[in-house]
Amino acid sequence: MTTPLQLPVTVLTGFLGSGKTTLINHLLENYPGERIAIIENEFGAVGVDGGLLGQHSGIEVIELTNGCVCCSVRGELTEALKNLLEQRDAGQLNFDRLLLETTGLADPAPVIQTFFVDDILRERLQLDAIITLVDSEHAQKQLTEHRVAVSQVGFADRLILTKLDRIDSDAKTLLLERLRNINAKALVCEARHGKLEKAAWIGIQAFNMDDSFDLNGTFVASTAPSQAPTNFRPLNQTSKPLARSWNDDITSQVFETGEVDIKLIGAFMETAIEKYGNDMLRYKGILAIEGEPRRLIVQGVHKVVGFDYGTEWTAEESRKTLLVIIGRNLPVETLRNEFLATAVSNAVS
Ligand SMILES: Nc1nc2c(ncn2[C@@H]2O[C@H](COP(=O)(O)OP(=O)(O)OP(=O)(O)O)[C@@H](O)[C@H]2O)c(=O)[nH]1
Repeated sequence: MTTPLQLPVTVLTGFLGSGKTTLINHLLENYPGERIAIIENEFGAVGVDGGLLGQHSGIEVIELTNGCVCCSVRGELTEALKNLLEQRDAGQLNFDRLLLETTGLADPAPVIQTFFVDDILRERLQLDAIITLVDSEHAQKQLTEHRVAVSQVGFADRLILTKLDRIDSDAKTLLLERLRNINAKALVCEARHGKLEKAAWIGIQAFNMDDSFDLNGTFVASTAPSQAPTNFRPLNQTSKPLARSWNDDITSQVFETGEVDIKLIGAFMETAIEKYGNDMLRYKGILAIEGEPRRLIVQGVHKVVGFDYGTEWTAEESRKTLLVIIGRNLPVETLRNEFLATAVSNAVS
């Protein structure tokens, strides 16, 4: 949970030209009440139209221009974040959330780690979500040619498809299939020239320990259904089989069983994270622990992991354990067998 002292941070990523700036501009135009600090990392370019920003008194824009935020300016990012917090504490700046737009060439991993590694930042900031924009027109090519584009999709809590006006429905179906193969956990929504409700990507609390797993095996929006934007949908399987012509090194694995033993599942998670954490981009599980009325929720990024108890299982629910791991070249069958060995009841029907 975000404590009163913690500020939420949204990391916005997506390959070059995927529409990040367009989306931010739409946010600023349509939600003028937002008090938001934007950190831009644009290889020296001014990403957001200065004239437009000038009209929004609640906006602070900090530009990191000495290179890519994921490598050379990582220290600069930490400093910029601390500076912002100091200025806010001193009453010089007034904002209640942060938005970090990474350059289209950035791998999100080191950026995300910044928020967990530094003690002050960990205490004062709460990562809200990683939002990845996908340029529907060019994504297939970018995913094939640029490893970083696959990584950006793999880390995402939300995928926002842009430029859908540029492709037909068959191409969209194929793209959704490929995205699902990489990241079955992320919800997908669509932005038309940046138009998207704020609730679809701001304040979604993806790093909170909630139980936003659909027990039918798909992920659902963490927002309550009544508040959820209408264009949310999980990446469902398409009805007809599609010829896969890609070979992405990052894929999603879904492991499922019935009740598990607390010690065995704990040891399994610990070993898996220790051995393969560097290749586990994101993972999330809802665990049904034998003898425990509540769900145990686990989620993490690489070797940063959190466990917490969620809501109780109701009498009507079947106690299922579900774990999704998005990773790079993982020994899937070994992990699956080790996971299944933690079960005390048979796999769910
Ligand atoms: N056809 C179409 N064009 C779009 C859409 N969304 C954004 N664009 C255009 O795509 C181009 C790139 O958009 P930007 O918002 O600058 O993309 P970016 O991700 O900030 O780009 P970089 O900063 O270079 O990584 C611009 O010309 C936008 O007008 C869309 O939904 N449809």
